[in-house]
Amino acid sequence: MSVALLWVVSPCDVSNGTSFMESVREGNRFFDSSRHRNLVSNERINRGGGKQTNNGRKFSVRSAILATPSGERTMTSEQMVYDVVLRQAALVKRQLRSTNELEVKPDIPIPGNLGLLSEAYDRCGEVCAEYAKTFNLGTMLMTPERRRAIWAIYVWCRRTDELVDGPNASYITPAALDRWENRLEDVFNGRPFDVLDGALSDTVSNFPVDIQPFRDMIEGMRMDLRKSRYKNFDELYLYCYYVAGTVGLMSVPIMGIAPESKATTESVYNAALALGIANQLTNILRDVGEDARRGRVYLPQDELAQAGLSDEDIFAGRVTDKWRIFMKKQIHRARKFFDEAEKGVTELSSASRFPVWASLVLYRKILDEIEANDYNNFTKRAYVSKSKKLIALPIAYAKSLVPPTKTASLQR
Ligand SMILES: CC(C)=CCC/C(C)=C/CC/C(C)=C/CC/C(C)=C/COP(=O)(O)OP(=O)(O)O
Repeated sequence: MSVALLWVVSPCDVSNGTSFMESVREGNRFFDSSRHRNLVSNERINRGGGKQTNNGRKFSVRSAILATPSGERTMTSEQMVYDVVLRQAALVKRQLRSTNELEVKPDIPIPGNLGLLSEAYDRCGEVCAEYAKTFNLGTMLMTPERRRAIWAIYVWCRRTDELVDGPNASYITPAALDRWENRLEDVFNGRPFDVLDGALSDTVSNFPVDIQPFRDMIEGMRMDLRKSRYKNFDELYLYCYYVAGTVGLMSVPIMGIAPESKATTESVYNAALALGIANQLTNILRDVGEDARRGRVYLPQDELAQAGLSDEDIFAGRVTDKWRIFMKKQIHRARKFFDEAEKGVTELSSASRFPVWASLVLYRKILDEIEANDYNNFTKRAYVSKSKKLIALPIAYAKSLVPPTKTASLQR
């Protein structure tokens, strides 16, 4: 399964290679579009330098929602993740409500020049245009600043995903992910490593974006390296948060909440988180067969057992009544998360609503297609046809015209 976003990015060197500043001197080599696809050298990442860690492991920065030092977990994954949501919301509350005039943090010194920065954003835009077509089309309605920022974030997510899901994924190690995380810290500290990082550095200096969801996404990649089974939904939920819920949390500060919205900031973040979870659950249900062929089962083991199913049934790919019943329950759960997400889209700033509605409506339809395939997600890939997409887009546009709630009804 692709863990988050299937964007393919231009080459980047995550090791001690060329820095942003050096790339400036070298005349933009990162923008060579002929080297567009799959050129992230994970091998170099594995061998590269990066900041030194204790025996290759870094203890200083870890997910804020992992276990306590004693290793005990007293909360469910959902409670822990919601804690992140609350902290995010508290952090940015004031800035988000400022209407068109986004409060901009003081400029941090980014190496390079403005022309290069603009090229960096253009490059991010090209990647989005190529690999996230519908969403990218929707972002055209956003202000140029917001659009560029969304591009920069999605390109970072794509590059992160590429580390464990790309052609060189078999070379990736936890130490390489540690180096990628060090590099992330540098991006947030205004020390970008290459031009694409430069775009993200600029974005996080202009919008109230917190680093935690980015760190958590890397944590999701670590989880994917060490785990191929999920005991229960609680474990699966945490994984979905790491690899997709985080994208929702990263996006809200850019998309902005409508100034006239009476919804609480937390509730909008909660909806964004729910959309990431819903998308990931849908992705998982669509890709059951594909994942099984890679020896992976992203389904709650206890629920499989309750349904009288085991990994063997999945590897055999038999569509039985037991499987249909199990799938109905999983689809129902994914739809609940979409329902939760829908409550929040209307609260986003007006120009941000369409791309979100469009992607939500289209992704949600994959669940209908799994049903239409009689739950055969082993050998049939559920997809939404072009004609169905064309019908869905005006619906998404109409939904995006609905104004935010005028009452404080959207509370968790
Ligand atoms: C709802 C509110 C208030 C805000 C919206 C906040 C956003 C943008 C949430 C979306 C989060 C998101 C895009 C998560 C990624 C989820 C995911 C599983 C993407 C799948 O990406 P690919 O792997 O490229 O999919 P395909 O395999 O279908 O191409």
